[in-house]
Amino acid sequence: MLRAITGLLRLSWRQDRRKMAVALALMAGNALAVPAGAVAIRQLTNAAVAGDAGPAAWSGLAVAVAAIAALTCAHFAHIGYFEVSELNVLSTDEQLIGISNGTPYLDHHERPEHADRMALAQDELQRIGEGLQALLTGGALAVSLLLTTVLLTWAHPALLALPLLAALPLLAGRRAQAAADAAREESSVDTRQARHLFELTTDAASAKELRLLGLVDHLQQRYAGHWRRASGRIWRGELTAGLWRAAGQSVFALGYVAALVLVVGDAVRGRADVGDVVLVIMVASQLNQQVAAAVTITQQLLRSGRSLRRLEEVRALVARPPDGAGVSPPQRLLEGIRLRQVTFTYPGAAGPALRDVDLLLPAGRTVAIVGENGAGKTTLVKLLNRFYEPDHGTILVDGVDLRDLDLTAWRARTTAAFQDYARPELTARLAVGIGDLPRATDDDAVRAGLARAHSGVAEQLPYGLDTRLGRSHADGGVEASGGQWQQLALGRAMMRDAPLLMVLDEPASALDAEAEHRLFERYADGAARVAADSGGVTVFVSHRFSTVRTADLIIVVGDGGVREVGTHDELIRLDGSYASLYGTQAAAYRS
Ligand SMILES: Nc1ncnc2c1ncn2[C@@H]1O[C@H](COP(=O)(O)OP(=O)(O)OP(=O)(O)O)[C@@H](O)[C@H]1O
Repeated sequence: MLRAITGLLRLSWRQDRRKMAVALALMAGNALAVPAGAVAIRQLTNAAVAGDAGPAAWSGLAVAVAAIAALTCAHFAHIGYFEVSELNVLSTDEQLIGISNGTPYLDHHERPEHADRMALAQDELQRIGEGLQALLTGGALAVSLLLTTVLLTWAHPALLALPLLAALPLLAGRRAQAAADAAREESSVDTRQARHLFELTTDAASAKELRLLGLVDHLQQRYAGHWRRASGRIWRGELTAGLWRAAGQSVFALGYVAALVLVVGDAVRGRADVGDVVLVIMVASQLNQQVAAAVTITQQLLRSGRSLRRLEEVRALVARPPDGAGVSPPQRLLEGIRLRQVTFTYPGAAGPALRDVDLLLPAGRTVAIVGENGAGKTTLVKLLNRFYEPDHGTILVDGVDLRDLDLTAWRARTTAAFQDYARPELTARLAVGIGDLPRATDDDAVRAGLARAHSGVAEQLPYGLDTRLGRSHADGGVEASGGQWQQLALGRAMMRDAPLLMVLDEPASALDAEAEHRLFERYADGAARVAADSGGVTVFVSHRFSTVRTADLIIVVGDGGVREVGTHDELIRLDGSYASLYGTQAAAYRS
């Protein structure tokens, strides 16, 4: 709790000190106004009972001032801290983006339990905005509670017990929150599955397949099943939480009744006046409301504190690369990229995805990687891009260990188009241009990138490079087709001049076979020119053998290892798995 308070205060203070100081002062005014109003009402009652018009009028005025202060201070404070709250959301969102992208690795996205934590952090950080309001209202409440305690003790010393009883609903509230949180954590797997099924069944990309395969009812049932299980667990957690809260409030309610009996008894025996009875009725009932508000506010504060902790959890699980030697990548590749005894296991996986891989990707060559689904092709290119580190073995770039290369400099000399390419909803110009950020708005560079990708997409789009892509634009953008998005991704990959490594991981899966073939033929010419300048290696993954056969070197991956390496002609002569896969596909085209 203390960490939540200090964390939030530090965060908010950093955003805007002046607004925070004003909000704190106004909330202090609000905190004083409430008990001051109760004292003024006591005076007013006694003056009215005694028939003293003058003091009664002054007390009445004091009551009015206190009531106005109680209402307006909180209102104006809200205007002050509202903007700070919004800035808090912005700042924590920015921190999460920074954390998520502050690692060169991918396992916080791909490892299910880490992905869960990321999703929880994303969800919960949305609520950080309520934290500051809870903190300031809670602070004002604490001051009010203290003054209320003083007033009650002054009316009758035994009434000191009443605020102490107020601690019980707070303790019960903590137990309640713990029960609700545990239920939410337990249901996170079902919630994740349900969310995925919801996206799948409402996503435009899957709509066609779902209809054709008649999957909608089946998926809906699965969705409902996961949702029922998740909400059942959450409901049971909320029920336990509700019982804890009710128990805490009931104990306090009994104390409240006892306090009234005590002070009314004193008044009957002449030991207290009417004003005291009115004062106790007022402040004790305020205490009741204050305790109820304190319970809610404590929960909000705990939630906000937990959101901040989530940020730290995510920060802790995002892996940092060990400090490398920071060697600059070579200007020009002479030998190429060599994998020596490389073994790699995905975090949490039962066995290695690649085992003892020995390979040379020669400088200036195009290398095709083929193999069945799940053979390890994408894993290989992820290792080349250093999205993961091998468990054993080394990857050498012209003899220098990839781990010793300056990662930013290495990334600046690589480029890639992946099968799950990004779809940035920008203008077509920027969607391509960000492949080389300094030239992102340079139309000549963008058109050259698209030309290298053999793409006429700019001519197909209604406003050419100015076309706004996707649906997130105010004036309604243009939804590009799957193939168009892929061509834009390819154009983006072709923006960088003289890369040392270009990875094309099934970059043409949405193109027809003819278009893919033309793309690679044309690309091969360009690659040869680039290779002459930089000695860059082009690695492409494809299931289309008409494309694969054009590569200078073909690597057949299977069972987590390299099965065959050679040119098309060599591998056909070898008559191994490549020849058999090639033969099957060629026969399918002939038939
Ligand atoms: N993030 C991951 N976590 C755990 N295992 C993974 C992960 N990604 C891939 N794998 C596993 O590693 C193996 C190799 O996967 P990879 O994606 O490299 O195959 P691929 O040859 O590219 O397949 P495809 O042709 O289907 O794209 C598979 O068994 C796959 O299930």
